[in-house]
Amino acid sequence: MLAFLKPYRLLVALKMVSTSLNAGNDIILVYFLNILVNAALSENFAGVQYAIIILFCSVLFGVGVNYLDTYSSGKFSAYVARDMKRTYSGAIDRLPLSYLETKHSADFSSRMSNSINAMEHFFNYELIAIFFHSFRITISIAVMFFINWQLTLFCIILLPIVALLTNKISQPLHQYSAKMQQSLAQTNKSTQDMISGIHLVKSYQLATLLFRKFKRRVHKMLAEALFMEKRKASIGSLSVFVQTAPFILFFMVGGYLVIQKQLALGGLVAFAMLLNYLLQGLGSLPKLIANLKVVEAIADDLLATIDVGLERVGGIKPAITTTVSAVQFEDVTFSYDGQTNILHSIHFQLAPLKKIALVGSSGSGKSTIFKLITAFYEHYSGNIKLFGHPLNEWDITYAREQIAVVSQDTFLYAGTIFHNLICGTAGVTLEAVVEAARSANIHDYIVSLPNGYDTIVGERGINLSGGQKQRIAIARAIIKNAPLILLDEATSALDTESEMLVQEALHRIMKDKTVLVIAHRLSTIKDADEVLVLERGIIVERGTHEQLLGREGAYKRLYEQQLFSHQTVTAIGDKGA
Ligand SMILES: Nc1ncnc2c1ncn2[C@@H]1O[C@H](COP(=O)(O)OP(=O)(O)OP(=O)(O)O)[C@@H](O)[C@H]1O
Repeated sequence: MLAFLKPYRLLVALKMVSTSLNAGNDIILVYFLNILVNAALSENFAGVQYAIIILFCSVLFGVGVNYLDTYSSGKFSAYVARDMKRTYSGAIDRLPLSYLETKHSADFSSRMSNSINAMEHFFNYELIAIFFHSFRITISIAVMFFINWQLTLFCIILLPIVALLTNKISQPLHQYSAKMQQSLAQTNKSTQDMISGIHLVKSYQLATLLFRKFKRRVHKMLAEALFMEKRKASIGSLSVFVQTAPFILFFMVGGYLVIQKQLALGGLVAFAMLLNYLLQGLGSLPKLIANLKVVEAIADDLLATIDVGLERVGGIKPAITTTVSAVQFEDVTFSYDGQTNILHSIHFQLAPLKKIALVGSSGSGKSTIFKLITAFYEHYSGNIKLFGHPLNEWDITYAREQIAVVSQDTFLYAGTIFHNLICGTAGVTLEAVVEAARSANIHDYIVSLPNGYDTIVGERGINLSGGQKQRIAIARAIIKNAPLILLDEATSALDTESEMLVQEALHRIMKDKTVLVIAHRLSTIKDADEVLVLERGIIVERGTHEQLLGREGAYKRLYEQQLFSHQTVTAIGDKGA
């Protein structure tokens, strides 16, 4: 947490100085009140005047210092919160896919808002308050000693007992706060699942089931929150005891000393105010320290979610040439879990401007090959080369810039169609976007919408059809204009017209490009320069479409199956028409 404060040390220093001045000013106020009372009692009017002027100046000074005090902490805590959010989201971007695939998105989103807000609140209102009270307690005790050491000793006899009790009672909060953060993340997960899967929820009437799960989680959270509140209430009661009990004893002993003329009345008044500061501090410090423990737990929990090996940074950024293979797999074997091999000794070479089609049954490892080329997983054996250089020597971001991926699952983020099309590519003009949309057969649809390219699409592009989303993805890849295209053709059944539009768009994007395609469409397979047939992670056959059809092997079986299902789909489509 302190590392985040470091860049704002000047503001923190300003806060400490203004806080110290504030605390010092409180003591000055008390000291001159003491002078005022004693001067009034001895009818020393010059003394009274002098004390009143000083008290007035002290109040004015307090106003200015208070402004600085509030502003400085408000400013640095807002900056710290911003930096934490940046660091956290930046770390999420660099977390390896192997880790992210095991997490729920709410694991991150709830921490990003709730945890960081709690920390911002702590930095703004509580961190320096710990310093303020400690500082004011110290000077109060010093001045109290100065006024009357016997009475001071008597007053602070309770301090160690209070400190011990406080520490004991605030211990379990740390552990319960971490638990609460986890429950909160679980509850957010339920809500997020329900909303992002709303189609499924409605069509399978999952609402009751999910709501029951949600209720259980909320109930658990309530129990944990109540427990925390009970603990906090105990600490609060202890604070009340700390603040009131010593006063009674103090006035008994102080009154006696005044009667015995060992203490002036002004001294007793000043003493009472200093004792009040002392008790205020002792009342607040346990809560503040308890909150420090809570925030420590929140910070631990926040950092634990990103405290895994991040993706490497740095590496080579070679110039892209068309004289070397775009992709080369040399004896690549890969396992997700380090136990079961998903790919076995994969060997192939994708020459510039050629097309390789990957075919194979579901789960045979086609998408895994894409994940390796995009450097999502790097713990494989063998060698993968991208444009002639070992992939594990590349700068990962730069490598990904050379690849346009068109996947089955087109994610559309909340924003305009235009922004979804450019998808972060810098310096793209509207003309270029329109041209890409035309090539991807989606332009006519976009301009038919009331707001055209400025139409807002939902969080997951909920208002576009599957075929339209695919064409948006194709247009994105055209705009990215990367030298290598990884294309995962969708298997979802599209209607005949949509299928035709998508196919046309695919053919256009594949022309004059180096493409590795997970192929489901017969036309794509026929046009490929080489077809690789995968079975359980092994390339069992390779060759052109004609060569493979000439063999009575796995490809012919797959092809016939696909031909049959294609004919059936077409026949159904024709009948429907
Ligand atoms: N993140 C993962 N962790 C562990 N196993 C995985 C992971 N992703 C995929 N697998 C497994 O790896 C195997 C290959 O999956 P992959 O997605 O590459 O197959 P595919 O040929 O692309 O299938 P499909 O055509 O259905 O998309 C499957 O057995 C799958 O269960």
